[in-house]
Amino acid sequence: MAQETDVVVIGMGVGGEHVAERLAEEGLDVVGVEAELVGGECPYWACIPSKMMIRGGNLLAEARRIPGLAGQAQITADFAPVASRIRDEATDDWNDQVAVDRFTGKGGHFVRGHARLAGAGRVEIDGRQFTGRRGVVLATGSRPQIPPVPGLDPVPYWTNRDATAAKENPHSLMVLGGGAVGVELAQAFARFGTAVTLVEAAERLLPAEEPETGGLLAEVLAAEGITVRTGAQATHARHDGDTFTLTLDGGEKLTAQRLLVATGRRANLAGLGLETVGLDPDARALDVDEQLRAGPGLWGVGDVTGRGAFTHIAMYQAEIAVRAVLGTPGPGADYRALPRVTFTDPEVGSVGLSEAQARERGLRVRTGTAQVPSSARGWIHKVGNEGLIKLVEDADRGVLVGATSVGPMGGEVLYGLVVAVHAEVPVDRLRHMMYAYPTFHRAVEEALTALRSS
Ligand SMILES: Cc1cc2nc3c(=O)[nH]c(=O)nc-3n(C[C@H](O)[C@H](O)[C@H](O)COP(=O)(O)OP(=O)(O)OC[C@H]3O[C@@H](n4cnc5c(N)ncnc54)[C@H](O)[C@@H]3O)c2cc1C
Ligand SMILES: NC(=O)c1ccc[n+]([C@@H]2O[C@H](COP(=O)([O-])OP(=O)(O)OC[C@H]3O[C@@H](n4cnc5c(N)ncnc54)[C@H](O)[C@@H]3O)[C@@H](O)[C@H]2O)c1
Repeated sequence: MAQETDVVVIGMGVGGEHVAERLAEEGLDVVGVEAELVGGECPYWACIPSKMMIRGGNLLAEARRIPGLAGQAQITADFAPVASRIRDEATDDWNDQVAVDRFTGKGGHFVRGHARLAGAGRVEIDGRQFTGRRGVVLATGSRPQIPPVPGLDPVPYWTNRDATAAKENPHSLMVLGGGAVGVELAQAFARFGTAVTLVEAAERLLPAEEPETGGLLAEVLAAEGITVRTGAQATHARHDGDTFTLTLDGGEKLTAQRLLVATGRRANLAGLGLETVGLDPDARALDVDEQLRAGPGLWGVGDVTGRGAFTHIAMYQAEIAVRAVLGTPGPGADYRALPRVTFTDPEVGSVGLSEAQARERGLRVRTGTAQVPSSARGWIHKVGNEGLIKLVEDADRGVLVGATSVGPMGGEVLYGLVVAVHAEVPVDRLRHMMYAYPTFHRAVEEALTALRSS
C-alpha cells in the first residue's frame, strides 16, 4: 500500500534539499529521497572542495609573487592541509548526517534510496510506494558525460569526484576538457606542483565564454607551466598500470600519472520512469516552464532542467518551485542575467549574452572593452593583474545585455554588471555614476567610455 504525503522530492542535492526543507518549514508533509548524500554534488565533490583547493593554490601563487613587491618568500607547497580541510570541514568525511538531521528537524521524512516515478504523483523507492497529494519534484542533478574516446571506457580515469577526494596531488595530470571544471582543477593542482596538461577539443578554453577570455586564460596557464592543447581531439586512451597515455589527432602522445575527464555533464534522467508520466525518457534535460512545471503535479529544479549547471540556478529555481507548489503567485524564472564565475586566477565572470550570442539574436550590438592591467588598480597590483572588462550593449535599447569581467576578483566585480543587465539600467545612467578610485571595478567605467566611442 502506498504511503500518502503532500510532496515527494526526488534527489536531495542543493536544489532538492532547498525545496524539501522550505516546503517542510511551510508545514507540508514532505518525503525527501536521496540515493547518495543529502547536499548532492556541490558540497561533497564539486563547488566547495574545488574552491578549497583553489584557495590553497591561490595562496601559493600570491606568495610566489612576493619577490619584487614585498621581499622574499620560501614556499613549500603541501596538499595535505587542503585534503584535510575537504575531509574534516567540507564533507565530514563524506557523511551527510548533519544535513539529514537538518531536514528531519524541520519535520521532513527522509528516505535513502533510488526513486523512480510510477505514474502521476506516484513514486517507487526500492519496492516502497509513495503518493504525493500535491505532486513530485524532480531534482536528480547531473553526472559526468564521458566522451566516446576509444580505449577510455576501461581505464581508471578520474572524474571530479576522484579529483576532489584526492589525498595527495599527483606528480602529473592530464585534464581532458577545458571548461569550468578542467581549467579550475588544472590550475589548482599545478600550483601544488603537479605537472598538468590540459586538452580541449574546441579552439579555445572556456569556449562558451567571450573569445578574448579563453585566449587570455590559456596565456596565464601556460605562463604557470601548464601545457595547453586547444583544438585537440583525443583519439585513443590507454593505461598500463602506472601511466595514462592519450593520443591526440595530430599523432602527439601525452602521458601522465592521472587522467581527469572533465568534458561536461548530462542530466540524471535515465531510469527515472519519465515514460510513466508521458515524458520522453531519453530527453537530454527535463523541459520545465517558467514556474518549473514539467507536467501536472510535476516540477523540476537544478541541473536536471538543462538551464545551466550552477548551484545558484538550482537554488533560484528551487525558491520558484516552492512558491509554485504552494500556489503562491510570484515571478517566473528569468535567465537573462544568469551570472557565471569560473574561479581560476584571474577569475572569469560573465553575465547574460556574449557578443556572438547577441548578434545571433539579431540585436544591433555595440561593445566596449577595457584592459585591467592598464587601469590604475591593475597597474598598482602588478604581477597577477591579467584581466579585461567587456560590455555588450543592445544599441537600440541602450542597455547592457551581457558583460564579462576577468581579473583579480573578477567574480566580485561582476556583481554590478549583473545588476545592470538584470535591471536594464540605461548605459547613459551607468556612465554618469561614480566608480570608487582605485578599485578594479573602475575598469567598467573605462569600458563604458569605449562603448560610447565605438
Ligand atoms: C567540480 C565542480 C565544481 C563546481 N563548482 C561550482 C561552483 O563553484 N559554483 C556553482 O554555482 N556551481 C558549481 N558546480 C555545479 C554544481 O555542483 C551543480 O550545479 C549543483 O550541484 C546542482 O545541484 P542539483 O541539486 O541540481 O544536483 P546535484 O547536486 O547533482 O544533486 C542531485 C542529487 O540527486 C540524487 N539522485 C539522482 N537520481 C536519484 C534518484 N533516482 N533517486 C534518489 N536520488 C537521486 C543524487 O544522488 C544527488 O545527490 C560545480 C560542479 C562541478 C562538477
Ligand atoms: N565555478 C563554477 O561555477 C563551476 C565550476 C565547475 C563546474 N561548473 C559547472 O559544471 C558544468 C560542467 O563542467 P565541465 O567543465 O565538465 O563542462 P563544460 O561543458 O563547462 O566544459 C566541458 C569542456 O570539455 C570540452 N570537451 C568536450 N568533449 C571533449 C573531448 N572529447 N576532448 C576534449 N575536450 C572536450 C568542451 O569543448 C568543453 O570546453 C559547467 O558547465 C558548469 O556549469 C561550474
